[in-house]
Amino acid sequence: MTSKRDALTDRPLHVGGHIGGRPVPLDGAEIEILDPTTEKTIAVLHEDSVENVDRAVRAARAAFDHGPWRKTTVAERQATLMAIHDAIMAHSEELSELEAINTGIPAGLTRAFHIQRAAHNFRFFAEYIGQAGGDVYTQEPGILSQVTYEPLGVCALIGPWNMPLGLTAMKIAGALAFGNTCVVKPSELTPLTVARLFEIIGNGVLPEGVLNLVNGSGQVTGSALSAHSGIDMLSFTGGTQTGANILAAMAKGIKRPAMELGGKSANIIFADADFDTALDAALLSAFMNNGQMCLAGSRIFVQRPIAGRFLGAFEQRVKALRIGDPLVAGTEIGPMINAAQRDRLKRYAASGLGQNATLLAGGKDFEGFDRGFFAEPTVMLAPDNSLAICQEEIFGPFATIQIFDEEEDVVSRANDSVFGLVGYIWTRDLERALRVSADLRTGTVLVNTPIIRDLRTGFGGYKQSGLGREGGNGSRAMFTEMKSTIIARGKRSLPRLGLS
Ligand SMILES: NC(=O)C1=CN([C@@H]2O[C@H](COP(=O)(O)OP(=O)(O)OC[C@H]3O[C@@H](n4cnc5c(N)ncnc54)[C@H](O)[C@@H]3O)[C@@H](O)[C@H]2O)C=CC1
Ligand SMILES: O=C(O)/C=C/C=C(\O)C(=O)O
Repeated sequence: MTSKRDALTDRPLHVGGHIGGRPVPLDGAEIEILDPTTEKTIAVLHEDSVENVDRAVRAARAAFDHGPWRKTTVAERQATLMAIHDAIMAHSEELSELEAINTGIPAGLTRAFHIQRAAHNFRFFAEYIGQAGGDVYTQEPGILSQVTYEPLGVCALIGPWNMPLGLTAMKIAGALAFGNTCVVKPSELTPLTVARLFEIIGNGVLPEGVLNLVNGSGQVTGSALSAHSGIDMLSFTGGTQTGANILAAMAKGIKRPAMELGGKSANIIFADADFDTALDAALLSAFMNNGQMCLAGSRIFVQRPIAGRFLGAFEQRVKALRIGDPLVAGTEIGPMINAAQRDRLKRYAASGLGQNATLLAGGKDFEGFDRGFFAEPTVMLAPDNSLAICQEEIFGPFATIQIFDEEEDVVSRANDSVFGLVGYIWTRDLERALRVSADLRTGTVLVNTPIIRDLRTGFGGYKQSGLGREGGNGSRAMFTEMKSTIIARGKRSLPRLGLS
């Protein structure tokens, strides 16, 4: 136990919204925030009502329509984004610890990855807008077709619980960079770091109403936001079913959606791969972030000649993963976010056994502690791809392994999914890597590497993994209106289009 956690348990934080530059009075319905390691209350969330959501959207609307933000110079926006970057970095240790306590994700990872990424998102977009331009075309002398990317308006940004600050910051940084105003709603399970970010930024950095925060459940606060007629777009990261519900709500107002949803990514290991690196990376891809990652390589395919060796080694490595308190150095797997996610793992293990899969590791709660939502990292050998454990997103430390012989067969099994987020390929044969990459129906393909994000590239999914891309030009498409202005210069004869 560390003092930070003890302090929160003794005196839970009270968290609410932040509208028009001011904290919202803490009088909304109370939602208890649990520490998944201790199951104790560490915060009380005061839910923002439908009326508060309306106030937040109106504040963002007024700031967009009448405030200075969308007309600021690139240099001014860059300075603001960098001020937020610096504020996050100045508080990185505190934010890393808070994120680890709230999510159960090992502090080693929140420190090295989540919070660094949260800050880097702001630096990235500051640099991007310094480079990005519009487009100009000419058809004939004197006619200029100009394409510009204009701020879109009020952006509703709904974040997930598996990388709360890092992924929400990606949305905030992108929306602000292109001159928009925002209403942010974090997951009601993990609101602490985003709320802390609002405190850290304070009031001087952005004009009033540009960045607003509402907090609460998806049912009340989230659905009020997604159905609000005053938003211009909504960017969501989370589960596919929730994404579908939000899309249905947005359809009425024809609002622009950006959806980063679930995955069931194939990790294809050919027999000629660098075995040791592929093994290490398979472990990382499936179990990093407690396995709670949309891009997890949770569906492993191994080619037959190396299957026996891989199965033995992988099983051993998974059984050796250090499960524990996310604040203790060296912990590799912390608790699941809540009891429901922990129980999901057991249910899927039972479902796998019922469909003739073989349990290689895990499959039950971790019993090393009397408290906490701990589950054993689980691996099952699946006879084919039709099993529920190979088709459905489990979103936890749960990997399936299938054995394959032919390239054509593994590509077809990899694509046999309603999802299409990421594909991982391990081979020394470049020709094959490029061929398989071209055939995979996924938004991102990683060859001989676990996840590397280059924020200049777009990240997002085919099929039910989402709509739109985050990063670089993908974020620009998401957060701007593309305007075409056609300019004719000098006196010209008009085109004859059926009228004299
Ligand atoms: N990044 C990803 O791919 C993630 C996937 N998941 C998957 O989704 C499943 C369900 O997870 P949940 O905890 O329910 O999170 P979720 O991902 O479905 O919800 C995330 C956010 O959406 C909000 N929300 C929920 N219903 C809403 C609605 N009708 N309108 C507007 N906002 C709404 C929530 O308040 C939260 O801020 C998980 O079991 C997991 O499989 C969960 C988190 C992240
Ligand atoms: O950007 C990353 O590095 C990770 C992204 C992960 C998700 O979007 C997710 O798990 O939802």
